Amino acid sequence: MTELLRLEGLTKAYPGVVANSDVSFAIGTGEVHALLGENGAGKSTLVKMIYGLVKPDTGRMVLRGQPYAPDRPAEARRQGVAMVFQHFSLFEALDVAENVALGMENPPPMRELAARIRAVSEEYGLPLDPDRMVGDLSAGERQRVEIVRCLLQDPKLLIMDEPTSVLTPQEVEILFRTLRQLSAEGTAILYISHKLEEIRALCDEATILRRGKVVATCTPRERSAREMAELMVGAVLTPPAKSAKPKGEVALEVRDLSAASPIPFGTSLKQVNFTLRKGEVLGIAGVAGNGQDELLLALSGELKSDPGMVRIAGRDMGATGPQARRAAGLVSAPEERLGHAAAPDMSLVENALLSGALRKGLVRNGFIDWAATEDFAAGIVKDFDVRTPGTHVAARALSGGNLQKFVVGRELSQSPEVIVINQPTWGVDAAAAAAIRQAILDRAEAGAAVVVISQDLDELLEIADDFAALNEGRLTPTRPVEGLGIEEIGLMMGGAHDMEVAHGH
Ligand SMILES: Nc1ncnc2c1ncn2[C@@H]1O[C@H](COP(=O)(O)OP(=O)(O)OP(=O)(O)O)[C@@H](O)[C@H]1O
Repeated sequence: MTELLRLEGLTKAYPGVVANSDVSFAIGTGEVHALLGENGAGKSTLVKMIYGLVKPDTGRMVLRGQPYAPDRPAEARRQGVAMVFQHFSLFEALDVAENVALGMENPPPMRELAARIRAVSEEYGLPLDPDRMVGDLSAGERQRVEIVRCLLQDPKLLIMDEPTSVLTPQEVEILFRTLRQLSAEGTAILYISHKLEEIRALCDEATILRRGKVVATCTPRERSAREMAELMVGAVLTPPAKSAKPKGEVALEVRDLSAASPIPFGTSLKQVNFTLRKGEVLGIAGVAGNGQDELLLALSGELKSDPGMVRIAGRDMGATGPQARRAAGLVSAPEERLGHAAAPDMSLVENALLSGALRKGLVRNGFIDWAATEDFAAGIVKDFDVRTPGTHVAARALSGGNLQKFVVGRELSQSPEVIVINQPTWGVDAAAAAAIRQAILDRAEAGAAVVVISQDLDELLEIADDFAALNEGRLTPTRPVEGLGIEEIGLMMGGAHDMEVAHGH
């Protein structure tokens, strides 16, 4: 394989942390190369240097035999390097073609662009209609908009940052076929993911980072997921253990919960029913955008419902707001960590105060007890292994996975009676994900009732006692996880989005 890109001794330091230290490796033409590492290992920083968003302190890059030092993404794109981000930068009120045009330097006339989008989406098996509003698209379809935008520039290297975290299993299949096709045509792919089984299925080579340094390289097909996880963390992992304790009295009762979505292009909840006992974990699956965010808001009290719809420990809390529900023992962690779960510009201490004030008694007689708040924040950082230079850094300076550990840890550390959590291990590495799942199970063991909303089916099957699926705002009846087959799960989730597979016709 001829070499496409070579990195030589790339180093990038931030105050208090060396994000990349002397990183060297090469990517061949058409190679699918995985970049692996724990949260905060430096993966995002590295790809940002390749994409011209971050300038290395030292080191150099060579692209097709020539020195390569992009000073901005437009320059990287000009030289054939494209990137699909974890968070999409799309405008919901514009259609697909208009969104694609916005990302192009010299967009052709709309009619021609629409035709090119159709051609590329057909050629690469990515079903996408250029005339549809982005606001009406599923997460998977939005991702296709970004990918098609990249493909229109005919990239030689395509960087993908955790592309499958928003996808259904069927959408992952579609994406992988596209990536394999691109690779066969000579486009190299640099692929960041925490999902090791996917990496084994897709990638030719892997480079593993730990605390900013390359610690290993391997051929993923020749390694087990467990071996790769252990290379990442440098330790042996233990899977979470579920207890078989009998469940207690009813802790959360949801009756005919209906509520209009407060989110533009959101999904309203329609007559959701379930009952949850102390110590029980209910796993809620579903394709993204089927009411998951709304359910979390309606349970946390941020989205008001009617009296009688939500009972916590037998008390009707249906019409109460978040503070009253928190006082009654319900804590929640939404999916979106920056902005919703955490205020980006505030420090970890301040963010700890925002959610912990009430249940941890951090405000007394109208005064904030800063010493106690600091202890609370420091305790979360320690117990949940949050990698950060300190508790006074702003939330936005943490890597995605470390902020996730902080947000989840903050909620679980408030002696909750009821926990509602959306995508608890989103963007979190294998070791930390196992630790978070274990922490959830420990709280259940201590008597908390837990609602886990997740798109990760393996996660739900691992920790939940009962299972239900959201489908256009409706919840299926709950079923015990034990004895539940994958086909049944598919049927429960089914019908939400018509996943047409465009390949092979
Ligand atoms: N703009 C920044 N300012 C300060 N520190 C930063 C900045 N960007 C990254 N860091 C730090 O650099 C280190 C590497 O972060 P990076 O985001 O590259 O990790 P990552 O491997 O992508 O993690 P994750 O899997 O959690 O997304 C972390 O310790 C992070 O806190």
